[in-house]
Amino acid sequence: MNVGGKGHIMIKEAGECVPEQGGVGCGRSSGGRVSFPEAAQCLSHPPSYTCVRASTHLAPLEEIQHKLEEELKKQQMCNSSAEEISVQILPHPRIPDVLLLPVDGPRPVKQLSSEVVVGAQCGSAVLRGAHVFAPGIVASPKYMKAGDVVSVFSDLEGRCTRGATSFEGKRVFVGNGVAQMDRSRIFCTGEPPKGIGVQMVEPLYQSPSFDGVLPSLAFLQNLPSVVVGHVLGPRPGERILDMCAAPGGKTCHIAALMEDQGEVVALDRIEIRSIGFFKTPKRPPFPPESFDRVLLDAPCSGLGQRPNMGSTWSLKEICSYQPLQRKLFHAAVRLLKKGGVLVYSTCTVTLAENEEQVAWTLDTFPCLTLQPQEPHIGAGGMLGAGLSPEQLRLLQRFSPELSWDQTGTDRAAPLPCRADRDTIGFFIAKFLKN
Ligand SMILES: C[S@@+](CC[C@H](N)C(=O)[O-])C[C@H]1O[C@@H](n2cnc3c(N)ncnc32)[C@H](O)[C@@H]1O
Repeated sequence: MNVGGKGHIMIKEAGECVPEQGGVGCGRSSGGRVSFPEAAQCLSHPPSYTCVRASTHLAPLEEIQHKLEEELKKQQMCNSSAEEISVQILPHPRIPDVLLLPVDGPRPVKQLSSEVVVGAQCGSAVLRGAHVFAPGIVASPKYMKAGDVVSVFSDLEGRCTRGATSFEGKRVFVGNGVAQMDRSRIFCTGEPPKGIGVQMVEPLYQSPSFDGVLPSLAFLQNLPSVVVGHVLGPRPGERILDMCAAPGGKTCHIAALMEDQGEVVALDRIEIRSIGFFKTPKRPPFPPESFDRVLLDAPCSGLGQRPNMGSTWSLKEICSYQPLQRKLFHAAVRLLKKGGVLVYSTCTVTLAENEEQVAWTLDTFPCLTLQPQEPHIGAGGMLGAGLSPEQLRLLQRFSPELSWDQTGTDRAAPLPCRADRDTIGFFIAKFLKN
């Protein structure tokens, strides 16, 4: 899919990518051609592993790996009658603070007659290992009681009426679970419900739940998002601006990489709840050239998110991001010191929000030049925005659809080999201000 900059979406064969640089050498295909249905199918599945960022500034990776194994074994022992419990956790071969855990699925799970319907966002979280939190539930059986075993469905188009007792619209089965509260507590108290509504016991995709597991040592984060922190390369003592920071995953990573020395100014349009301790008394406007590094993890159409089982967004909404991103670029460049680094990233797949933005930026701000990225584990940029092959090679695009294997054979490849290609769709560009 190629969303062009002139306000139109073209659904066509995905663009060709410049071959990857410095991958792990596991035979990644690049420059392949993928049809739109194939790309959509790939994005509708979750990645085949869970990525955890470890707080290696607080403890060595091996120690965190070991603690995580112990915690997850305890969790499994509570949920399973099996005698042999094994938890596989592998360090990423090139990224020093990343642990990878395989996801088992899709598994053959039998659907039940009692059905709970959840919103699409909640359904996607369940496919990535979460339980169903009560606010995500939109429909449940009329007489559902805590302890009932139910099948959970994701309402793909957001059409189910809240409080309904059944739903026949477009929906996808995500697994079976046990209701943790009566229907009346979810819909009839007048207060928004809190806590786990359905504990998943037979999810379609089995991966450990990280709810409350090693909260200061292990963070769920998509692999390309961890790469962003390293590409930005913050150093202790520097002053960093994270312009679009909520909910705060990358801000926390930046602070960890700085060993909590220096200053991270985290801003967002909305409140940043998870990182209150980085709140700074200093508020915008900031004087020009006041930051050593700026991260612009931009608001975007988010079409690279996985699993993404269908977007209800209009073309107008998707096209609204390019102008907003450009406004944010103006502010970023103004606030960056000379000699400073600007990293731009999105979790979308469109040319308009990625390579076209880079071409526009290089034209608009002659003081910026593209820089090599470290680590560079994705592919290069996509053709079509007028960038040269050298420029495309400096970009980093994660395109899971290019190596999507319908048959699932690829899931049998060793995890560290497939981890770099079985990611969400993502894009990173790094600039230096001269
Ligand atoms: C991709 S998300 C950021 C994710 C975040 N960096 C992280 O890693 O947790 C984009 C963010 O941009 C914010 N946003 C949207 N418009 C904005 C604006 N005009 N100024 C600042 N932030 C904005 C959204 O609220 C959203 O939190």
